[in-house]
Amino acid sequence: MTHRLAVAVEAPQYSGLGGLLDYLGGPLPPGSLVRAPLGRREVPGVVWDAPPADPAQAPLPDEALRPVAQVLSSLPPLSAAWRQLVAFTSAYYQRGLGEVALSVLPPELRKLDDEKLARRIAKLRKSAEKGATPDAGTAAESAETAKPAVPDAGLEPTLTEDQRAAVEAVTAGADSTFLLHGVTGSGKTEVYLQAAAHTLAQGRQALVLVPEINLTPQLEARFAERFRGRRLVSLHSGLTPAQRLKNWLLAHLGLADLVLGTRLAVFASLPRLGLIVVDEEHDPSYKQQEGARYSARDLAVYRGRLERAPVLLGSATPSLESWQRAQQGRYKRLDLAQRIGGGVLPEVRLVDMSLLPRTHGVTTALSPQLVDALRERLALGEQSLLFLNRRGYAPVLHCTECGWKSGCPHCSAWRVFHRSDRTLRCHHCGFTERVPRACPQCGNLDLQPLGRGTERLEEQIAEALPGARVARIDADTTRAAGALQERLAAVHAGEVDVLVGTQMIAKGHDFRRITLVAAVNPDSALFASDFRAPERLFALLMQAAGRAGRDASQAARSQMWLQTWHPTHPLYAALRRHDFERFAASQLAERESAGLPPYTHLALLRAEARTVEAATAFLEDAAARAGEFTEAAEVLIYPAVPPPVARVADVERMQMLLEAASRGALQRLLWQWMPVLYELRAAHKGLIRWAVDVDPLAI
Ligand SMILES: Nc1ncnc2c1ncn2[C@@H]1O[C@H](COP(=O)(O)OP(=O)(O)OP(=O)(O)O)[C@@H](O)[C@H]1O
Ligand SMILES: [Zn+2]
Repeated sequence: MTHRLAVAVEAPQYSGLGGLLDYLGGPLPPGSLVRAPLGRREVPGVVWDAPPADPAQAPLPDEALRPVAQVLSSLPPLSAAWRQLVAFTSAYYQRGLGEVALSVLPPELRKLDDEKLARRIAKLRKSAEKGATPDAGTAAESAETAKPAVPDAGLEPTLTEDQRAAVEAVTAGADSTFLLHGVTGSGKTEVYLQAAAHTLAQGRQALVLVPEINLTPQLEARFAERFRGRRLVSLHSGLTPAQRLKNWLLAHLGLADLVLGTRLAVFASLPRLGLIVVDEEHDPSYKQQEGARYSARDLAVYRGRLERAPVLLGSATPSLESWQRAQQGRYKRLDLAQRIGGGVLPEVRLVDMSLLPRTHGVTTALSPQLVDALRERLALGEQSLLFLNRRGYAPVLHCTECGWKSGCPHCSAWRVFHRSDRTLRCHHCGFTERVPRACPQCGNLDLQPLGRGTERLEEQIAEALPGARVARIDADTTRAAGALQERLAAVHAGEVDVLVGTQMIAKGHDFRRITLVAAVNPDSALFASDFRAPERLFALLMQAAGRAGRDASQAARSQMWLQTWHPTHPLYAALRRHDFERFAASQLAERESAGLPPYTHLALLRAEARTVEAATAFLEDAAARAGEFTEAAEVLIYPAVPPPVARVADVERMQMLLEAASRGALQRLLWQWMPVLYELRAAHKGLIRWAVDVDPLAI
């Protein structure tokens, strides 16, 4: 009973890899789940590999150690590969080992005692034996009735030459990373399906990551249909805790063949992992924005190498990071240059908004040309999609008399006017009030909306096209459970003529009847300060364009409209030619000359405090202390600056950028810096929060 166990416990404070604490307990294999006393509390922990003895530090005598409180012995230990993935994440993203380990396990695990867990596991194994497809609380349910006797019975289309080459490359290359660059509608998903079929046929498990599971019920349905009789589970934050535990267990026990999930699923425990697919690999939602700020795409690549499983990154507009790696030969590039059925990509049309007559100073209106085009589609019985990345009625309400604007008292942002419930809502802190009757400043009764959001666009379309069936899809109309699926189904069924929405509708959906897509006001992102803004805008517009003409018979007539004040902008020129390669080349050249990723490596130190001064003081002290390390010579530390929205919910935010030509130098500096930051934090009482963000998405 006096074995020493190194346990990664969930400790809130920084512990690094040294976050392992010693306990006493029976001999337990690494990867076992336990509960251990920490101070006066009992916390969950994972038994870890014993670290090498530190000659500088005498080990604590056994008498000083406490025994673990509980062992969840019915759970098979988490594998060495899983532990290494967690250890890498902890080290690379500078978070505590135990914190990372416990945050990626289903929360429900910590509530169960061993007895209850044993019962759950026995039940899952038993129903698996009987061959029942477990109800995963997902589209997989539709596959439940199928008997497992005929595995993989979904109908497979004959692959195109390019698709076949891609599937062959992936199934032949044991532990390579592939970048599948396929234009929209070129059949990337079919490549995923057949690569996964190959993996399953070998008795291994496939992991498929998608950026937003709620937006991709179609993908889930396609997998469920193709793999009838196989066990498909999903893992994402929309599951109930019980479902998440169950699905996680099915994967961990090796009972699930396919795991489909969002970024957190990259940590799924998969004893027979044989393939990782990352769909829309460029999507920003693969980056976690709190806690350990990991990139699930980057971890997928790491994990693939670690477990000798091929990794398939797919996109019509790959991230410049992945694109550069493919050019360097570190990833193998696979191309699907044609749309299925040989359909062409939509013709891109630019409407020069500066040529429109200005009425009442209104600028972001719908151009008459676009309204005519919509009317035409309506007459033909075809669908159109209008896309505007702004929900609500108008981004600001203002007073025509004194110029008052609907600012948020708690944030450096405007409050958005929502007309349906007549509220002013802050999209940053949530602060909501009824629209005032009169201007709070001068009493004027004439308050006017400025600019437009999807709500107003919907209204305007309905006025311009009487009789048209208009549907809106954005975060506001899809809050209720099932609302999104319902609306999407209506679009697919042809019950909608014009679909209005935010980027939620621009991505991924395999719409078959849309022949016109319009970006109403894409310019706002053109001149955003973030260096990734053009890359993101290009990807979004390509994605949106890809929703049109997906049925080859209609492809030739399909169009993508852009209303812009900058019709000669090179980004739009590249978009007109659907020329990702040239766009990527010019962006990479710019990044190289500006010393930006992927040519340099970045980290951000963020600080939050009640006052700008307090946040800045912490960052400045931190910068001064970083100068103590030799690596500092290789790392450029910029002055502290506020992020675009500096104040949120009465908290001031400041950030400081670190830049290095060498990833290693940046990592070594961060490693030495972290303990100093913890120390400094204690000295800066005014500080509310701080965090390090490695490879930040936006700066
Ligand atoms: N080889 C094939 N033969 C016939 N139909 C196919 C083939 N491959 C794919 N399809 C069909 O073509 C359509 C487009 O394919 P898919 O959705 O896989 O494209 P994608 O590249 O993933 O699209 P996007 O990136 O735009 O979401 C789908 O309806 C799919 O069923
Ligand atoms: Zn606010």
